[in-house]
Amino acid sequence: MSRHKIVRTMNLADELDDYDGDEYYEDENEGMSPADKAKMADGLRRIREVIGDDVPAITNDKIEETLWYYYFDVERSITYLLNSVGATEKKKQKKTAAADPPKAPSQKAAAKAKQGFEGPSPDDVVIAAQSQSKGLNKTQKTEKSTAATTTSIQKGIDGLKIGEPSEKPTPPKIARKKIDVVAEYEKSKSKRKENANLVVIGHVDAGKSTLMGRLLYDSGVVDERTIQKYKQEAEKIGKSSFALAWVLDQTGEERTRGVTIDIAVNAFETEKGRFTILDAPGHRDFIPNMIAGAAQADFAVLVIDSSPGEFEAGFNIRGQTKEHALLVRSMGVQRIIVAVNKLDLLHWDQDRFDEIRQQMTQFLTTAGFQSKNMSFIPCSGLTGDNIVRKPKEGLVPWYSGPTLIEELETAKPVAKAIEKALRMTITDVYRGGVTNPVTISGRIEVGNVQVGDTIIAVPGDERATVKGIEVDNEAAEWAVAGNNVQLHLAGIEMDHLKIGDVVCHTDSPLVPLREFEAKILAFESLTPMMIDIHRGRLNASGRITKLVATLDKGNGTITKKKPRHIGPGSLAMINILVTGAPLPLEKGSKIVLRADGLTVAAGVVE
Ligand SMILES: Nc1nc2c(ncn2[C@@H]2O[C@H](COP(=O)(O)OP(=O)(O)OP(=O)(O)O)[C@@H](O)[C@H]2O)c(=O)[nH]1
Repeated sequence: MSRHKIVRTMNLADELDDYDGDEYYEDENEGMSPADKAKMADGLRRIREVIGDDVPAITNDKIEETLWYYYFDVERSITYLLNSVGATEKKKQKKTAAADPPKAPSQKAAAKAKQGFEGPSPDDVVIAAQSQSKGLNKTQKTEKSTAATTTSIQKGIDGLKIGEPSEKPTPPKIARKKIDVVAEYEKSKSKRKENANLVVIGHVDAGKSTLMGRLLYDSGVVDERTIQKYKQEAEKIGKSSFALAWVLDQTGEERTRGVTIDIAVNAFETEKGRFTILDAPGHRDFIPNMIAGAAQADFAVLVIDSSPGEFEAGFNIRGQTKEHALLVRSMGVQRIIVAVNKLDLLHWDQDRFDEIRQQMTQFLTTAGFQSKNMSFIPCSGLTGDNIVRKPKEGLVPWYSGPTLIEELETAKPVAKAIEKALRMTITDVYRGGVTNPVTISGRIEVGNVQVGDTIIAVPGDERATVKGIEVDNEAAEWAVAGNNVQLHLAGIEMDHLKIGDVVCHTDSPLVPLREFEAKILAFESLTPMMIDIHRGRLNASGRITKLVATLDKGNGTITKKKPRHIGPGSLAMINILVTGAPLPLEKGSKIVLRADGLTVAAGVVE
């Protein structure tokens, strides 16, 4: 879902100030492609027709710079040029800096207002460290002279010029000093709070969205007024109990149907950590979306409706409690926190809590979770007891353990391979305004990226230049595995980027596989059969061509070679042929296999 498109209208002067200094720019005289040259000449002619030749401040160079900046949009260029003349006049009087395109409100201020946090956010520390590699701080920026800014713009525009025509359009080059990202990251590490992604899973209507809405509300991310507004709106359509869930379920369809469809992403932080919530849909029609969430998660919160019959419904063969838990485990999630929810409906019945804990422990153990990585929290998302605040006094006399939020704080994110080849699955693609025509977002799974890098999004083969990076909505020079980022790209059209594509550096691209072996956990009986292979949100048709062996769940050794079938719950090695469009898969990619609307297996490419 694209609700987190907090898009920044970048300010060119600010952007280029960051790159100030000769050391960052080379190749000033790179040429444009013939097509761009033609657009430039046409734009120049049309602008001259409108504003004439007698405005000394508007030189041909200035017009060309502006056209380049606005991607040859004549109308916007004219508006900017005319405004800049007016502004220069005013600024001459004030003796301040020259006019630039209008500034967007500070991203930081917007983010703060949205989150309701006061004072520097913990992430500011790492972002400050990331920004330091630019060698400039904000105060320095504002003190820069007009001349410096103009030179900087000139250099920046030159730096963004397209090179000589080749078979594929060459993306713009941003020539700059390479940063040693691993070293910078190591330096900033001790000052930062780690971000952990948690996926919220569970049977439909278990109360996942309500519980997370409660978490965001009670931790101050969502304010009272917003909740009141949701309550009134929810009452209008006869769904008053869904008000808290609406903090996460934001599309019209989600609200009227009362179900989560896409993964909602929200962030909150405590004194000890920063968390990004991926609220996955419980409904089985939306399992592929849930898979995409699980693939990015550090740990899972499994929400269980404890009310009579409901826990059992979620736990049966068609229920999502089991399916989700198996899925997240086979996607590599090791830590699971079970929120035994809706206990308010049962007067906080300890026997029911114990019964659910006992059955779930047994099941989660067979699913491959170690007991030290499981925990059970009695709670009610609706009343808020034991989510952020302790239960009201005397309400749950038999429980003295942590609240849900305290338990989350003990769950550490998994260590990431930041020095390896870049891999980031795109979760969103959108236009970010004139200055950021194409922006993609996602979580860096492996490796690192910095401004100026050339990337491709596999299975596509179009190249693009990373023109700007935002980590958790703050501008940064670099980002590493584990960061949730937005990459502003130059030199690529939106339709060459798809949700689910894998972003790689051009020198270490992922080569899509046609046939491969995978180590999988079977949820249903498997034979050589037709399947759909899911990698995040991408999927392709395929076939299990060979059952290679069944494996011991404890130590992974072969228990039987060439079995005739693989039973539910077995760990196995199988051979798969992709018959549909190639999928961006490589060793270590997480996949899910589905057949006839059921998830039949999940695992990892070997
Ligand atoms: N009594 C009670 N009701 C709850 C609690 N949590 C959720 N509910 C209700 O259960 C219903 C479903 O809640 P949701 O939060 O939408 O459930 P969900 O798991 O997110 O649903 P999907 O996203 O469709 O899978 C709503 O009517 C909620 O008000 C709780 O702790 N106690």
